[in-house]
Amino acid sequence: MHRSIATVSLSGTLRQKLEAVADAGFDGIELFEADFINFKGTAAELGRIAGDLGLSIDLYQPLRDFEGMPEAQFRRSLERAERKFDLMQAMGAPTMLCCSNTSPLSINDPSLAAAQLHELAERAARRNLRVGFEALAWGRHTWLYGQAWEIVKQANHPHLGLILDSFHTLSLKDDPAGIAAIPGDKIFFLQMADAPLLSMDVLQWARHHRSFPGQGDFDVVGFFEQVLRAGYTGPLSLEIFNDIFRETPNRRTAVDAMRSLLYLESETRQRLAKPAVAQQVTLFDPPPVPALSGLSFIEFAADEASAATLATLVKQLGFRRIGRHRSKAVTLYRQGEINLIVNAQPDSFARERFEAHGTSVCALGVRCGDPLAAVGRATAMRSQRHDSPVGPNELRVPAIVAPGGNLIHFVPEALGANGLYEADFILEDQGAGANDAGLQRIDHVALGLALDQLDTWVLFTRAVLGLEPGESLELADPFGLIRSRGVANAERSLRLVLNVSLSQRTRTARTLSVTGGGAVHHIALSCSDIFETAAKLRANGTRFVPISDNYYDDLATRIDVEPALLSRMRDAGVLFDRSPAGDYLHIYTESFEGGLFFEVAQRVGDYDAYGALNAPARMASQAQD
Ligand SMILES: O=C(O)c1ccc(O)c(O)c1
Ligand SMILES: [Mg+2]
Repeated sequence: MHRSIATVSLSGTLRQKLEAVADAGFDGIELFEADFINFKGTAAELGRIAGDLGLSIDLYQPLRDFEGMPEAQFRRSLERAERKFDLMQAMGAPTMLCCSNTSPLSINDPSLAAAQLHELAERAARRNLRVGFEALAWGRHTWLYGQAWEIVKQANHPHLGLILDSFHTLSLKDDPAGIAAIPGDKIFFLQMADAPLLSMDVLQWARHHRSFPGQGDFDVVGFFEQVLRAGYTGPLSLEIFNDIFRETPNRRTAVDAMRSLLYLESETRQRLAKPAVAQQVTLFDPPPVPALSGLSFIEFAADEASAATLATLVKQLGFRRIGRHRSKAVTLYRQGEINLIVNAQPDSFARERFEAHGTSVCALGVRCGDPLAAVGRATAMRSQRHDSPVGPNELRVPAIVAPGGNLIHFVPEALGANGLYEADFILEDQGAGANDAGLQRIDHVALGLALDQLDTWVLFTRAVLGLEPGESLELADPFGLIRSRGVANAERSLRLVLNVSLSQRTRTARTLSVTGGGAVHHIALSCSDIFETAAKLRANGTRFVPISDNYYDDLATRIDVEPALLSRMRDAGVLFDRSPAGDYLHIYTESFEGGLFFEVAQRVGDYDAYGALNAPARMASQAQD
């Protein structure tokens, strides 16, 4: 497909935007008029700059408040359109977007709208240009694609067609199924946008909260499917009005944008394969999402001093040192199936991360049936592969760079529990240590993200790792709000929690300002009896965040917990959540350097969330310390 993006979707000057989207592999742009009006240069110069970058200018937009106007306004608008046609010819843009009228002067008469659009198309035809008519969700008399299509049909001019924008259709919950019946060659342009489900004024929603396909809640795949069923073969473009993207570095936005189109194409391709549709366009076909089965290891970046602090901490958490690396200052700790690696090797990737972010998680190891296929999927979806230097007799497990710069290693399932570690480490006694507290697996890893990293992570985890996002929740810290969203694979063996602070003053925000964002904020480890495990951890010297008595009084009023269980939880400081599927019991350790802390969790039944509603109890307690 010819992949395009509206200039309004990115930050920067027009030239910077063009360079970023060209480098991300786009074929063309939609030129948003304001970007041109403020551009220092002529239309012809802009056309040359775009051409030199390998970009076509696919659309000039928008012409507003045009159709269905009283004669005097209509004549003036035609003149305005002629001046814009001059520009389009000079820059080489073939199509103009005319969006449905929002003016109180406009007349509710589809025949008048059709006649005036016919005249506009006739003017465009004289210059061999085309006009596309788009229904804005807040248009005064035309707000549905079906209404716009009736007008285009009635106007009946070869240089007038329809422009579709998924936002307008999906935000109004209009059914896109009717699109398939529109002749594909009468659809002149396709704009795709996703968005989170919000209940707010549709214009505000459209102008501030759109996101790339795969970042929001709309069925963008179902929409694109209908457009392809219509036989559309034109550009696939992104038109994203988003306040955060307006300030996010545009190189990152451009890569996210490209990833979102590749994801949209590949998902839609699969949808079309079911009742097979003769494909008139080539849709991106990456390797399938990898089958992932949980986290094998978490690697910390440290120096000598913080490696010693970490050693004490993880021993208190019941871990035993079971190996030293064959050639590097790297130590392996284990408990149950959990491997923690502390990497204090100078001149290494880990040391670079330590220098930049302090003691922090620098890599995750994900178990995977076919690591090379997983890396193939990731690079197809525009993630970078990372190859670290390997010493003699060491294994190289393929890795990719996650947003923010940490690594994700794909650990071959076939290596079993010890294969990877036997190759790289001199293993010592592997039995459970005397301080073993019954921690079994890595339940989830929670990341603290800067506000502009959340959408990037949602798309990365979906498109690259095949994870599904859960509910988006807002949680109160004493100093501001946190937005939290879990992402997990279908089997729920791999879970991440994405947290962003909506305020500058929360604990998460302060951690971010130390670590630069995108850092692991806590690590949740699972056990089968939280009371036994917590008692053991306390005996080992682990300190937990204390929970107010008021929490338990309230809990008893909210949930019908057995009194004996309630009093055990109160005594142990264990938090509780119940869903119809099961229960979640959890407790948080005090944090150490850089703000990182651990959570101990016990899932009962098929509980599928993260106890997020208890996070305010933790955050308030941490604040009162
Ligand atoms: O918000 C707007 O004005 C606007 C303009 C052009 C579009 O294509 C659109 O979807 C919205
Ligand atoms: Mg649009």
